[in-house]
Amino acid sequence: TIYSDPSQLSSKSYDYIIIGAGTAGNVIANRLTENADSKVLVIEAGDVRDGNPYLEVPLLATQLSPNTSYTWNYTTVPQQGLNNRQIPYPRGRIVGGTSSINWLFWTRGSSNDFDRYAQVTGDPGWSWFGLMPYMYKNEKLTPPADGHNTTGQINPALHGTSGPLEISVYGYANELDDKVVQTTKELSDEFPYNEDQNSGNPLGVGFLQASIGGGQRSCSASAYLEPALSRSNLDVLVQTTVTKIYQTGQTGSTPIFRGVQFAQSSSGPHYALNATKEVILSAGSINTPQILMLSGIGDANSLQALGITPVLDLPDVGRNLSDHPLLSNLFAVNSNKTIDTIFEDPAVAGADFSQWESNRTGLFVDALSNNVGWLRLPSNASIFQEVADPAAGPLSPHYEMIIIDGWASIADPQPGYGHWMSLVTNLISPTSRGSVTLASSDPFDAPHVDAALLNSDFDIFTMKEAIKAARRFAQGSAFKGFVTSAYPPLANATDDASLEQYAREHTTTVWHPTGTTAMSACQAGHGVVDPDLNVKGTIGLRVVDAGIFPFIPGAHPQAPLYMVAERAADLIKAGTQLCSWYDRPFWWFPW
Ligand SMILES: Cc1cc2nc3c(=O)[nH]c(=O)nc-3n(C[C@H](O)[C@H](O)[C@H](O)COP(=O)(O)OP(=O)(O)OC[C@H]3O[C@@H](n4cnc5c(N)ncnc54)[C@H](O)[C@@H]3O)c2cc1C
Repeated sequence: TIYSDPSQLSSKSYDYIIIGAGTAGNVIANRLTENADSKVLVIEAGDVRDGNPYLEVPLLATQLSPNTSYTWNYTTVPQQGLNNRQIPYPRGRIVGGTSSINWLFWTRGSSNDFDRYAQVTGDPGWSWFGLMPYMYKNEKLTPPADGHNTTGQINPALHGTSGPLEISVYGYANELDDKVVQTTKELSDEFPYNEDQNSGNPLGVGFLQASIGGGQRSCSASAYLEPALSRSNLDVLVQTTVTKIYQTGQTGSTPIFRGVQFAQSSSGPHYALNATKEVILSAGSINTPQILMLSGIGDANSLQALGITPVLDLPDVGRNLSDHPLLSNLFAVNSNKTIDTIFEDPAVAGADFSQWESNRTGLFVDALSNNVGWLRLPSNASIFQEVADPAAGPLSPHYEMIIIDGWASIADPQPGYGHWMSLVTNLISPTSRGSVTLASSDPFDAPHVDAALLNSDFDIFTMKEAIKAARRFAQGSAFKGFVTSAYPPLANATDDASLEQYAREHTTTVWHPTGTTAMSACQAGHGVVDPDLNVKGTIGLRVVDAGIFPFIPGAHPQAPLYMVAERAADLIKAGTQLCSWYDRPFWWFPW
């Protein structure tokens, strides 16, 4: 049942309280309520999905943020690496969380990414092999909206067919598809074709998979939460903000945190409920550390300075934020078929939208792009003389190139004329680390977000190399006569200094903050959660959201997060406490 008034909740006693009906939170809510004996409450600051078609139409995803009623409208602190520009930093604030407003890219990352998680946590369950059952459990591979033959564009054997989350390849062919494939043949050393980038080896150029089924968005609301709402053991409280977690007891010297405080406004009544089993924080990589710090869990000195009484000194809360900087490289093209048509001509947009409404076909059925490349610097790149390779391994990319049949830029508005191709380069293995910190002790104040975009030598070096690679790609013979010129800021970036200036002036982000509540090994002196995702040094409190990745996945993070959440649900159901073994005295006995 959905409630929007805390005083109306059907029960005062829940086994589990989940904070945030977002991407990960809804997976946990669905899986825990499969057991009819588990009573679950989900508390969500945003509202239910209101039927606005923008929430369903894949191509319109870019219109859902920033600065809409569906998002937390944050802005970064001035970004040193971007000439001190401040960048909009939206997160989903709606049932489904960021999965309800994101751009639908479905990319798992490389097996090396996950094997590194297993290595740093000491838990083989986080390896590629360990998570494989959950990849299948989560996915439902569906035919594309136009029903075309997908042979050679995706390998069905690598995908689930009966999970909740629908995925597919493009459902509307565009003029770039053939040119891209031709370029992978012509420039195969640098841009080899990859039939399925979700095999564990994403490297090369291939057809994008997206969280789309039947021509519309599939998200954690449609796939996981809404289908479970008929269960009598699931309550969802919307329009309600969790303001803090509080201690409800202790076992030995370990505090138990099963209390949750919440309110609908800073001046309105505050409510409190205790979970009988666990509280699960799934408020996302910005708000989960915010809630922990508001609760006195974080760096004790910083909390004290804000007048918050420290309850548990856990300095890494909010630190280690990793994100993927994004740069749109724009080229004028000789075409009248790009998606620019719909943004320039309302009549065309109207006709395409009607087609989508009537039978879920046409231009509106796809995410922005049909083709994506995941690429590495050459192993003899000069930067490796100064910096160890930050990628998780030889299968993990350093940068991504998203190929778009039209103008797609966050930094530069569409000029209102012409037809364009965007080669969007994203830095995938950044070494910069940012943070989330509290602005004040008021839970309704936005936290400070430092995304640390292009803040290191490696990051700027790699972004410059990615731009050069995009230029080489656009010079493939398939684009002769099609690409007419580069947009001036790119065209004018001719030497190293002007390339750097161009990157710093035009880079923004693809909004993949991770790592702010990082997972680490049981006995590690750093990190925020243990390999079972319990907040270190507590009982009754876990985190399941994008904050737990100790290193940013070499991918758009939703697919990795769904796998993590599916496994986390099993850990919670089983009550697994791997680290408690370390606390047993005999573990240390030198036998
Ligand atoms: C514009 C944009 C486009 C993106 N595109 C892609 C993409 O194409 N592919 C991809 O893989 N990734 C994409 N991402 C990233 C990806 O969607 C996120 O990493 C992922 O969805 C995060 O999931 P989460 O569970 O950590 O948090 P969320 O899904 O954000 O869930 C957190 C939930 O908690 C709620 N909440 C927060 N604070 C409180 C509180 N105090 N009380 C109650 N509720 C609270 C929020 O309202 C939200 O519903 C995109 C992100 C953005 C912003």
